[in-house]
Parts: sequence; C-alpha cells; structure tokens
Amino acid sequence: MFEKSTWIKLPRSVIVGHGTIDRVPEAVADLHLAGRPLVVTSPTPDDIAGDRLRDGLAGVGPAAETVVAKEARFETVERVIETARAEEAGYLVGLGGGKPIDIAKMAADELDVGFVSVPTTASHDGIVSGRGSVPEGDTRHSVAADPPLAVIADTELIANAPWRLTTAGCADIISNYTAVKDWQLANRLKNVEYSEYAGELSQLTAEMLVSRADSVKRELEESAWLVTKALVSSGVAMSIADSSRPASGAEHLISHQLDRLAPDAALHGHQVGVASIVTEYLHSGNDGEWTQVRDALASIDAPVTTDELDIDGETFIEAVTSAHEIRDRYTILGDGMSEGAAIEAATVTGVL
Ligand SMILES: NC(=O)C1=CN([C@@H]2O[C@H](COP(=O)(O)OP(=O)(O)OC[C@H]3O[C@@H](n4cnc5c(N)ncnc54)[C@H](OP(=O)(O)O)[C@@H]3O)[C@@H](O)[C@H]2O)C=CC1
Ligand SMILES: O=C(CO)COP(=O)(O)O
Ligand SMILES: [Zn+2]
Repeated sequence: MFEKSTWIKLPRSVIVGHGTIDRVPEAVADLHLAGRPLVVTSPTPDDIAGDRLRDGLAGVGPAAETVVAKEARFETVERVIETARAEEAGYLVGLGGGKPIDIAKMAADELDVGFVSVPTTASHDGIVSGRGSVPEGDTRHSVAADPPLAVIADTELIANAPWRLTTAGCADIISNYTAVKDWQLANRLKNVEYSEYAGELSQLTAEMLVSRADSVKRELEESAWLVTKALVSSGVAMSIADSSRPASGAEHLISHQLDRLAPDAALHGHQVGVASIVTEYLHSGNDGEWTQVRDALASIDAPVTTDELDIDGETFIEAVTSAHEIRDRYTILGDGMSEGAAIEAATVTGVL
C-alpha cells in the first residue's frame, strides 16, 4: 500500500526588484495580515530602511513597533516573543541580513503569527528558507520554522550593501554542488531519504548562477537580482525537501565549526565556499571538479583560501577534522578525517 505523504511549505509571495520595499504594505494587505506589525531588525538596516518600511506599514494598519537586535541568540528570540506578546503584534517583519530575519522567523513560528522577510542583503539562503540558525555554546542549532509568507527583496537596497555580502550569497549557492553530492552519498550509504526534485533544483540553481557569473559585478543592481533569485530558488529546494540537505552538506558542517572556533572571522557564505573546494576534492579526487568550484568562487571575488577568509590554517584543519561530530548528518567526511588527510586535501586544492 502507498503511504507516503508530503507537506511543502513555501512563501506565498516573492517580490524581487527595484524599490520593492515600498510594496511591503501591498503584500501585507494581499496576505490579509492584520494587527500591529512588529519589525525585527538590526542597527544598519534600521538606519537604511526602517523608517521607510514603518511609514509604509502605517498606511495599512496600526503603527509598527520595532525590536533592534544585535545578536542572533535564543535570548534575543525570547525578547522578540515577549515584545510581540506585550504589543499584541499581529505579524512580524524581519528587516535586514540573516540575523534579524532568523530571529523574526523563529519568534513568529513560536508565536504562531505571520512572518514577512525583507532582506537588505543577499548574503545567504536563510532569507527565504524554513530554517533558523542560532549559535549557542559549543554548537549551532539549525531549527525548523515556517518559511516567510512573503519575501520582499529590494534589489536597490541589496545592491548598495557591501559587495562582500553579495559574494557570500553567491558562494552559499555555489556550495549547493557539494551539498547535493553529500546528500546523494548519504542516500546511497545510509538510506537517507533523497528528493530528486529538490536535488535537481538545488544543483540547477548553482549551475545557472555559475553560468551567469560574468554578470555578477560590484554595484550592478542586476547582480543583486541574479543572486536573490538564486537564493529564493535554493530556499524552495529546501522547502521541497523539508530539510536543508539540498543546500547544506559537509561544507556547512565545516563552516559551523569555524563559527565556533573563529567567531565572526568570515561570512557564512565565504566559509562554506572555501570548505566546498575541499569537500569537492574529497568527492571527486584530483582530476575532479574542485577546480571548477574554486574558479567559480574566484570569478565572483569570493575567497578561495584560508588567508582570504582571515582564518589560520590550523583552525581550518581543526574545523575539517571535527566537523562530523556536530550534527547527525552523514557526509563525505564520514566518521571523521585524519589530520594528515585534511592537510593533504587543503594543500592540494590550494586552500592552505
Ligand atoms: N537560516 C539559515 O538557514 C541561515 C542562517 N544564518 C545566520 O545568518 C546570520 C549571518 O547572516 P548575515 O546576513 O551575514 O548577518 P547579519 O544580519 O549580521 O548581516 C551582516 C552585516 O551586514 C549589515 N547589513 C545588513 N544589511 C545591510 C545593508 N543593506 N547595507 C549595509 N550593511 C548591511 C549588518 O548590519 P548590523 O551589524 O547593523 O546588523 C551586519 O553587520 C548568522 O546569524 C547565521 O547564523 C546563516 C546561514 C543560514
Ligand atoms: O545555510 C544553510 C543552507 O545554505 C542551512 O544551514 P543548516 O543546515 O545549518 O540549517
Ligand atoms: Zn548556507
């Protein structure tokens, strides 16, 4: 008897383009979101776009309250939940990079209210996905949460954000190549459920971005457009899989370890990019596709070495050799790499 079932949760509206922040009220009305909005943001996005967003929202409902969050921690999520309850917020709007968007996403999930994502950077696919990521103590929690009801990405704002944030978003997408390979490996070796649709979509997203890498250029709004659309597509792949597997394999495990060992040294996307050069080498060997991954990263100005990440080689090797411990997610790292093998892989690929 056939007993499978699936529930795919996706954003209902995705609005990407020039000046779209002014369409947030329209999207809110279209979704029938009602009551007082609570804007969750961080200092820079609040300065850049907070008033414009709040003024717009005041046209379709009560004046918005705001929480300015500096850190993505569980206690910040709690603070947002308390404020939302005290203000009887009807829905939450995350304005900014990954930090405020994750916080708003997790708080909205707990409160069971609607959540709208208004990214001001295209730094990774968490701006669209149904996952929140919070560092806590020695580990990082990747938490399932409902994806945003709407994603409204203003390419003008995103294009004016520091270029390195956009190259980090590109690198997060390029790392989909190795994430999918890890997922397929886990399927073959450990019978982990694999979705062909999600895997193909994730891979296709990376291929399309790489094939258009020539158009990814500093201060070109078209770059923000290309990268944001790729992040949306990657987020959809994760929603189809109901897992971050299509976009998060061993390269993400290594990056999560780097967050712990060298906090705030480099951006998430840049770390996963460099790590994916090494994990691609582990998958396909010396004559394999790791040079393509490296060249794709280099072509969009993303780091390809530990020096460019501003992380020392020893720390990187420690992250590679311990990454398998942090999560029950089978990858090419298996039950762990020896230090010698990790140094060899990082040296051959020029990462060290
Ligand atoms: N949910 C998921 O799947 C994932 C979540 N993450 C999480 O996302 C976070 C990292 O994402 P990231 O976007 O780098 O984090 P941030 O939200 O910290 O944004 C990065 C920096 O960019 C600044 N900024 C944001 N928008 C603009 C703009 N338009 N112009 C100028 N500066 C701007 C921020 O300012 P300010 O300092 O004022 O905030 C911050 O300094 C981490 O918390 C990580 O755990 C990472 C990967 C996946
Ligand atoms: O960053 C991600 C996908 O790009 C998701 O990371 P996690 O698997 O840690 O949630
Ligand atoms: Zn990522």
